[in-house]
Amino acid sequence: MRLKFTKMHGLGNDFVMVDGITQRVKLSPEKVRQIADRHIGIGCDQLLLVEAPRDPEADFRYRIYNADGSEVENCGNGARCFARFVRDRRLTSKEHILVETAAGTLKLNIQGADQVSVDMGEPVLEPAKIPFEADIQAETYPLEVDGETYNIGAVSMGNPHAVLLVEDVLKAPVETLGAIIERHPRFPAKVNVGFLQIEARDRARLRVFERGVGETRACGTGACAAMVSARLRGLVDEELHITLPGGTLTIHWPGPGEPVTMTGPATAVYHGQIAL
Ligand SMILES: N[C@@H](CCC[C@H](N)C(=O)O)C(=O)O
Repeated sequence: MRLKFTKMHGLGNDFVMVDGITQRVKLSPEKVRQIADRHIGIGCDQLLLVEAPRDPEADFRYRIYNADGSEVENCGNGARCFARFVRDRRLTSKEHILVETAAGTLKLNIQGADQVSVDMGEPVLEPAKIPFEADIQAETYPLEVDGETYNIGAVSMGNPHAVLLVEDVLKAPVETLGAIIERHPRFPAKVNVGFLQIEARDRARLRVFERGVGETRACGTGACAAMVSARLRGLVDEELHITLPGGTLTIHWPGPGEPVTMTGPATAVYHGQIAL
C-alpha cells in the first residue's frame, strides 16, 4: 500500500496527516509505530486520520494515534492541524468546521493565515470519568510516587491529564517523573503529565510528558488542562498565554460549566508518500 500524507506541526508537536476520505487506509498499531518511527518511518508524535463523519451534523471525523500505536480520544494541536489540512486539501472551503472525535464534537474556526481557534468543550473533573481513582472530586489530590507526595490537578479534556505546579519548568523532572506518573496505578488509562510554572495571572510556562509519546514540544489538550487546573486553584484569570517549548498558545476558560477555547498556529511542512 502507498499512503499519501502531509507532515504538519502545531508548535513543534508533529503529525502525519492522512486523508482517509480520498484513499483507502488500513492502519494497525504496528503500522502506526512504523510510520511514527523517526529512523525507519516518517517520524511524528501523532498520526491523524481524517474520515467521513458518522454524525450527519458534523463535517468530518478524525482519529488520533500516539507514536506508540495506541488510539486516543483527543488532541488539541492535532485539531488545529486538521482544520488547515482539510482546507489546504480542498476537502472543505468552510471556515467553521465541526469535527467528530472519540471525545465528542469539536468546533474549529480558521482565523487568518495560520491561526486556528478550537472550542475544546467543557473539561471533565469527575474522577471516575477522567479516569482517576479518588473518593471525592477535589481541586488537587495528593499522589504518592516513590515515597514522595505530589499535589496534582486531575482533568480530562477528552483525554486524561495530571497537572503539577513547579517553580522552574526548565528544571522540572519531566522525562523521569513524567514517565512514572504516566503509568501510575491511580490512572487506569495512563495519563499525560503537565509541569506548569505560573508567571503571572495571564502568563505561564508548561512542559508536557505525553502518554504514549514522551515529552513533546507542545500539547494543546495539556495546555487546556493546565489552564483549568490553575484556574480552579485561583491562580490565573480567564485568558492565559501558555508558553511551551515550541511556542505559545492562548487559552480561554471562564470557569466550571463553560467550554475551553484554545488558539494557536498550525503549519504544513511537506507532502509525501510512503510504501507500507
Ligand atoms: N499532542 C496532543 C495530545 C495527543 C494525545 C495524548 N498523547 C494522549 O495520549 O492523550 C495535544 O496537542 O493535545
